[in-house]
Amino acid sequence: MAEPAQVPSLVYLVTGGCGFLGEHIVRMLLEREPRLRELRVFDLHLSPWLEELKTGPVQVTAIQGDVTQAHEVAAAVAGSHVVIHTAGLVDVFGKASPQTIHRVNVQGTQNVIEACMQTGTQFLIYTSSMEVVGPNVKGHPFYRGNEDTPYEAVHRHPYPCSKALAEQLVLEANGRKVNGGLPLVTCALRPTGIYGEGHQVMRDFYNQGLRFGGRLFRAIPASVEHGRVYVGNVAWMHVLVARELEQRAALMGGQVYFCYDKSPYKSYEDFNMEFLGPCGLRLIGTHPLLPYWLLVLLATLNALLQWLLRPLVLYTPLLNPYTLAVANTTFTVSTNKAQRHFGYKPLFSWEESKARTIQWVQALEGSAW
Ligand SMILES: NC(=O)c1ccc[n+]([C@@H]2O[C@H](COP(=O)([O-])OP(=O)(O)OC[C@H]3O[C@@H](n4cnc5c(N)ncnc54)[C@H](O)[C@@H]3O)[C@@H](O)[C@H]2O)c1
Ligand SMILES: CC(C)[C@@H](O)CC[C@@H](C)[C@H]1CC[C@H]2[C@@H]3[C@H](O)C=C4C[C@@H](O)CC[C@]4(C)[C@H]3CC[C@]12C
Repeated sequence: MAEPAQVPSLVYLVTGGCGFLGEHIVRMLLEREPRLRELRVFDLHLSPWLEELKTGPVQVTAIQGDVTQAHEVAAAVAGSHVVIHTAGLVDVFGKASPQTIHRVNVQGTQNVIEACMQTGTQFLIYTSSMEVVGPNVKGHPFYRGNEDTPYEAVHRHPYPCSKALAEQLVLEANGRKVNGGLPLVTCALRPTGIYGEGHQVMRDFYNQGLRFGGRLFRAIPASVEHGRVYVGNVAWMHVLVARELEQRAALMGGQVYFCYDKSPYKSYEDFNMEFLGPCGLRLIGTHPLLPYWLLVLLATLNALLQWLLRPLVLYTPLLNPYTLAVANTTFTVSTNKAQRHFGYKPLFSWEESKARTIQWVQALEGSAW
């Protein structure tokens, strides 16, 4: 990658750039990467807001494409200095088949790696996930762990399996020669549960609460801690890694980094109420209203219904055996590896992250505000 030049000279590619996280990465790059000459936004579904970004000094190139199509990926990668690969199927609700999840998340990632090798792009940042680690199928808690904490990562669900395989492909590709003979430098970022403006699951919870007269019903004990991270800080970490990866290739190449900030450790439901409460919703119950065995039964019935209805309609409720197990297992990280390796500090405080998310919920259609 060219030396930091006075004149903007770099070309970045963001796959999945129209998604929840991708949009924040795209906007953060335009705001905070002065070396950018061109920003390519590659996505299966291009968003209308891209048009408003084309009026700035950086050339924003919207590319409608599919990461499962190697030739489309290669065309988008060719000539780029950095690829941020965040495209993926984030599906734990049974919307896509296991085969499709694998094709997009694993084969799609392989296509990105091969495109970098073929076209000579040296720097690849992959958006991985906490789920590469856990929670595992045995429900073992991961309490304030870090990148080196021993943990038995055992997965059966297609989504975490696909993220683990894709991350492994990316890390193993580090150091391979790209076209032109220089080494490929890769690293993987592992966000925990991301929240913030544009988070679809948060929107689903809000709408569910509105349907029940402003009430949500506690299903998970408050003692089950979940690590969450604000989308703006995840985007910032991607921008920083992309900036530092060349200078610190020996240290950062082939590494994984959890994405973290000062968001408090709370149960998934209590954490959501930090935003939904100020927007008029109430979480009913200081303890789960139903016994766990009944929740397991309901989740299993949901899975059975999904299977039975699939020929007719896609039934994808929030509660299924996998989401219940994940929600009910403590998973929190406590690390400073990103700060030690490339000087990361959260760009947004907890207070700012909370205020921005509340403002977004309040602006949602049908908001109680
Ligand atoms: N949301 C979270 O809590 C979270 C946490 C950890 C990691 N992640 C990871 O972050 C990344 C982005 O997640 P998100 O929450 O923004 O999801 P998202 O669904 O909002 O964004 C994914 C984007 O990828 C695009 N995409 C999907 N299939 C594609 C294909 N075949 N070709 C090209 N583009 C395709 C989608 O159109 C979408 O714009 C994913 O890799 C996900 O695994 C998300
Ligand atoms: C219906 C109740 C049991 C309710 O509490 C279920 C919540 C459930 C939908 C979420 C609980 C934990 C979430 C996951 C977690 O935040 C991390 C994830 C990793 C990321 O890569 C993708 C999203 C997710 C799997 C996230 C999905 C929603 C939950 C399962």
